[in-house]
Amino acid sequence: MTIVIQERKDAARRAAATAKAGTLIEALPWLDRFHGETVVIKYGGHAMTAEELRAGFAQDLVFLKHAGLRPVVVHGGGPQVTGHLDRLGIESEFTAGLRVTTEETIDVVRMVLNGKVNKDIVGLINRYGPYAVGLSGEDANLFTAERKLASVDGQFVDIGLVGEITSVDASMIKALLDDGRIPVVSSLARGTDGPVSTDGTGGANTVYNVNADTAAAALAVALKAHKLVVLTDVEGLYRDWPNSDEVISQLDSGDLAKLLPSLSAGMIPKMEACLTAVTGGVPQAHVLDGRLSHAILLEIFTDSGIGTMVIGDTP
Ligand SMILES: Nc1ncnc2c1ncn2[C@@H]1O[C@H](COP(=O)(O)OP(=O)(O)O)[C@@H](O)[C@H]1O
Ligand SMILES: CC(=O)N[C@@H](CCC(=O)OP(=O)(O)O)C(=O)O
Repeated sequence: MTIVIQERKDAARRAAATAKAGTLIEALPWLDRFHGETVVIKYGGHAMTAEELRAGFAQDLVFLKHAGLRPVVVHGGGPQVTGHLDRLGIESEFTAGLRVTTEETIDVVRMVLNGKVNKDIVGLINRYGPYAVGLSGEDANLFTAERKLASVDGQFVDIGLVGEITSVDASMIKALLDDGRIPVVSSLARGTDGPVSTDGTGGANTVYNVNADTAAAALAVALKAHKLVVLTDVEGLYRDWPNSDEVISQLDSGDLAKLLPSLSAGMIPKMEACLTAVTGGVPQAHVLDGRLSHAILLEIFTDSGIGTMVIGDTP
């Protein structure tokens, strides 16, 4: 037999150990509450930068899976697409927070999101267990879209191959979840329009670039998820951005609908996504700071939560 001897713990170390147990106990009602529930997590390009945070994100997802939740990732990668376009000497242009997408741009968007960002996230999660399966929103007709026009000062503006999701076939995602996998989905969609070859043997439909916040909301509604969690690079929705850093911690869909016209840039699709989710039956939508280590666990398993939470209309 081997006898293992440990030094006697001092009071501070005993207190730290008790605090750790306290954190686990605080999670207990939430573990019970969310067991079996689907959570759709939007992982934004700006939240993907620091390696340590990326590892924390992957650990959080595997933790959720082991805790009995059904996590699904929908990822962006806008900054990564912009970086690649820059290297190719192609300028990026955004209208109302959406990338103006030409025939040339869509190829780069597909290459970067499906080929690089998706596989990087899959690899990251699978360091902690063989769970992540990467998909394009084009696969198995997950997202079908039509051309979206951007609204600028009450006018509709053509922004190219940007898609508005018209239907979601989530059967493959459900099958993967039932099999204990973590689906990782890019925000591309197949159109029902586009060229079909004259001999009837082939021809692909148009592929659309969909904002990843929008795609995540559509999937959360289709899966009847319990939560949509949007990870980004700010603490939440600032009341008076960029003049103040006062974060709105909770608002209902009515308040949000009134606020939407005053929002700018990247926050527009994010808050529209939260509104789509809660009006579509998802009980809670959150915008969280992906720069905060283990932000997902802190939101789901602690009493106070973090970031901005949007709920359905309150009387
Ligand atoms: N009211 C607001 N509150 C917080 N951020 C805002 C607000 N309005 C605009 N923003 C901007 O939106 C950005 C987040 O959107 P985006 O850059 O598209 O992020 P992501 O890549 O995570 O999708 C923030 O970094 C901030 O610059
Ligand atoms: C139409 C549109 O704007 N599509 C986005 C898709 C990626 C995305 O949404 O990435 P983030 O979540 O990191 O911003 C784009 O091309 O940048």
